[in-house]
Amino acid sequence: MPLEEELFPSTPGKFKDRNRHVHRCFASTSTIFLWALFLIAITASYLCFRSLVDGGNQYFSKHNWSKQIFESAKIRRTHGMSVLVTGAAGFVGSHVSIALKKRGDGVVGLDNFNDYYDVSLKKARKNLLSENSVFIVEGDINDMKLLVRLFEIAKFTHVMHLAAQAGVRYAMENPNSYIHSNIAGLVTLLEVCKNVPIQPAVVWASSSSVYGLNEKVPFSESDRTDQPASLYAATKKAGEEITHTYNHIYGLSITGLRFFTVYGPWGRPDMAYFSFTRNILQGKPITIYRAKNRVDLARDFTYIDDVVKGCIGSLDTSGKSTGSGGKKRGPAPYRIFNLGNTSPVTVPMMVGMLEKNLKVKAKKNFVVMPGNGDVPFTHANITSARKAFGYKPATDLQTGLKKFVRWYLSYYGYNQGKL
Ligand SMILES: O=C(O)[C@H]1O[C@H](OP(=O)(O)OP(=O)(O)OC[C@H]2O[C@@H](n3ccc(=O)[nH]c3=O)[C@H](O)[C@@H]2O)[C@H](O)[C@@H](O)[C@@H]1O
Repeated sequence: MPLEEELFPSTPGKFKDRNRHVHRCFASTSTIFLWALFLIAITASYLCFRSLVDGGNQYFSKHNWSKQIFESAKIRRTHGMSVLVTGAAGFVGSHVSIALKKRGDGVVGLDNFNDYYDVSLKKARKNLLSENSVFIVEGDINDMKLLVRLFEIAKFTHVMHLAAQAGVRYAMENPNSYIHSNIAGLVTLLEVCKNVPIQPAVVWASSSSVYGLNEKVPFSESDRTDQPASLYAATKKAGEEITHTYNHIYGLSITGLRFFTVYGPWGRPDMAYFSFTRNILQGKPITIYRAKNRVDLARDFTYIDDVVKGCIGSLDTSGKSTGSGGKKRGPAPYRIFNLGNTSPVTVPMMVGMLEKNLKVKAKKNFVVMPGNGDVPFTHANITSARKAFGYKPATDLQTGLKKFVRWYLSYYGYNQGKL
């Protein structure tokens, strides 16, 4: 075949075929190229869109988070206060937060929602707070950055510090959790409080357990507190000393409250009155500790509403911190108060009251009190708190437990026949 015929075939078909082949070849390369371009463009715009959306969400959620804190901290009454409540999803913290909010104070909660006891109860308290327009930040008192941010958003006038590792006997199981919350966390919080330009007044939860092996009754604030019987008590006592140094060096106004076995609705499931109720209703036995000589243990059980009044009275009379930005400008108040009921009741008597309210007999096992940090009795002298802010407990154990049982049955659905 002549060359030109080979190059330029006479028949259109041949030529056409070859042309089509070349064309098809060209077409498929350009199509692949176009498709690749298209895919790259799609991927790039998707990634761009995602980053915009994510960035936007972060911006909006951060913005919204700050806004919620700002709103929750707003004071809505004359001469009101703006309070950071740590441990706000806890028993005392949730009650105090609601009471402050109801009278028009600004309240922001902080809680790490740890699993020391049923987290769903803490979440339920959080919902209750949310219904009362109190916003809770989920975070730890050891998180200094977070605390600094909270103080930037809201100019807290007071800190009600209730976040802690509670429980006397659990300290033998998990000692470090007490150091983490009750010592390290406390110091982190105080560091932030002393550094801010306008220092807040700090009211915080100590414990009747600091009286330890003290035998002088009733317990007065001036009694010895250098014989703790548990690591829990030792960390609370350490807290009293630590807060004293912050008062002395930096001019922080400090009030420590020694709570005496606080009980009531929305209480702590790890405490005896609560776990006994659960066991009695489930037909399970309860263990009642006794001293060696068969002497019953006794507690100055204090109802939650009385303790809330004590907390608020303390906040109202706390006096101002004097320092600013870490520098002391003058002396500031340092106070410690017992918040008890002044009428101790033995544990078997407390169980009897539960049986009456639950209309179920408990299966009781009496055992000699193991050496687990317990003290035989507590009894508060409340003269100081009465003088300082008119503290006057008004609920006896019988009445208080009745209210607790009513709450328990309703919360756990016993009223609807659910077990
Ligand atoms: O007053 C306080 O400062 C302390 O009060 C309570 O500590 P506690 O008085 O030991 O309260 P529960 O754990 O409810 O015990 C009450 C009584 O019941 C007794 N108990 C406890 C548990 C048990 O299974 N059996 C029993 O007989 C205890 O020995 C004690 O005498 C809280 O748990 C602490 O966080 C708080 O700091």
